[in-house]
Amino acid sequence: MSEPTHGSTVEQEEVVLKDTSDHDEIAIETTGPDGSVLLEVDHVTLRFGGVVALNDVNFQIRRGEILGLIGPNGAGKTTCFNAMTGVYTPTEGKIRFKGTEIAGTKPHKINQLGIARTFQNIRLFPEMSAMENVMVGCDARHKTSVPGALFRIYRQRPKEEELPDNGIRRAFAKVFGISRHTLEERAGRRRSMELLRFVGIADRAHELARNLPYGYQRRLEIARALATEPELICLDEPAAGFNPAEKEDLMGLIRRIRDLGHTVLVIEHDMKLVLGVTDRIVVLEFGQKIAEGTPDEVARNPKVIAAYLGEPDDAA
Ligand SMILES: Nc1ncnc2c1ncn2[C@@H]1O[C@H](COP(=O)(O)OP(=O)(O)OP(=O)(O)O)[C@@H](O)[C@H]1O
Repeated sequence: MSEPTHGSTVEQEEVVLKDTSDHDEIAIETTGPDGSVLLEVDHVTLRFGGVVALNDVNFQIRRGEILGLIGPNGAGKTTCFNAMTGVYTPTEGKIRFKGTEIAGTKPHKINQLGIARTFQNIRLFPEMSAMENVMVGCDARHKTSVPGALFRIYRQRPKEEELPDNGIRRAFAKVFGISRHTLEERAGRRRSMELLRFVGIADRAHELARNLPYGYQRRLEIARALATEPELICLDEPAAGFNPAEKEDLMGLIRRIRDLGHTVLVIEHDMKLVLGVTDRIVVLEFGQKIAEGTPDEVARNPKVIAAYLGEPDDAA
C-alpha cells in the first residue's frame, strides 16, 4: 500500500478535545447474549520443530467478558494469540469463532469475521496521520469494490443531513443520489474521529503517527483495531512501557471498550492490571493451561503462585 503523506487524503476537521459524546456511533452489535461462547480453543497443540509452544490447550472466551491470558515468559501466550488470529495454524486441535472453525484461515479473513488485535511491538503506518491510520481500519468494513469506488457505480438516496450545502451540488445529489463510496468514506471519517476521541487522542488526530508520543501510539493501535468493528479484540501487552497513572487510565479504557459491545482478550504481565480489569483469567506455563478462574481464584491458586515465584525448594 502506498503511504499518503500527512493530510493528503483527509480533510482537516474540527478537533473536539473534550469527550462528551455517548459513543452511539462506535458501539457494535453483538451476535449473541452475554455469557454465550464466542471463541473456543479446543485441545490446541502447536509445535515449532521440537518446541511445544502450546500443549493441548483448552479454553473458551464468552461474549461480553474481559478475559486475561497470563503466564511467565515463553509460556505460549503470544503463540496462542497468533493461532487465534491466523498467523499460525495449530499442529493439532481446533479453534472455533462463532461456531465456525477458523484455524488455518488467513489473518485478513479472520479480521473480516470479527477478530482484531494489537501487537506487543506497536505496528502503525508511521507516515500516515493518526486519523488516516484509523480510517484504514474503517475501510476494511466498506462494501464498495475498487471499480465501484472509481466509477461511483452504486448511488444511494442520501439522508437530509448528508446533502451538500452548496445549492447546485445539493440539487444534483437530491436527483441522482450520492455514490455509496462517498457516503462510506464520510461515515468512515466520522467514525474514525469518534474512535480517536474515545481512546483520548483526538487532539493530535492530524499528526503523523511516528511523531506521536508513545502512549498515544499505543492508544492509536487500539483505535485502529476497534475501527474494524471486531466482536473480539485481542490486546497484546497494552500496558508495556506505561507508568502507573497511564495503567490506571488503560484499565478504564479496557472497561469502556467492553461497554461498547466488544469482548476483550488481554495478554499482560502487569498483575495489578490483570487482576483489576479482567472477569476471568487463563494461566499458561510451558505451553500448558495450569489454571483458569476469576482473578481471586487465580491469585490464590498454588500452581499459579509457584509458576510466578518459582517452586519452593523442598530439600532446603
Ligand atoms: N516462530 C517461532 N519459532 C520457534 N519457536 C517459537 C516461535 N514463536 C515462539 N516460539 C517458542 O514458543 C514458546 C512460546 O513462546 P511465546 O512467544 O508464545 O510465549 P509468551 O508467553 O508470549 O512469552 P512472552 O511473555 O515472553 O512474550 C517459546 O519457547 C518460544 O521460544
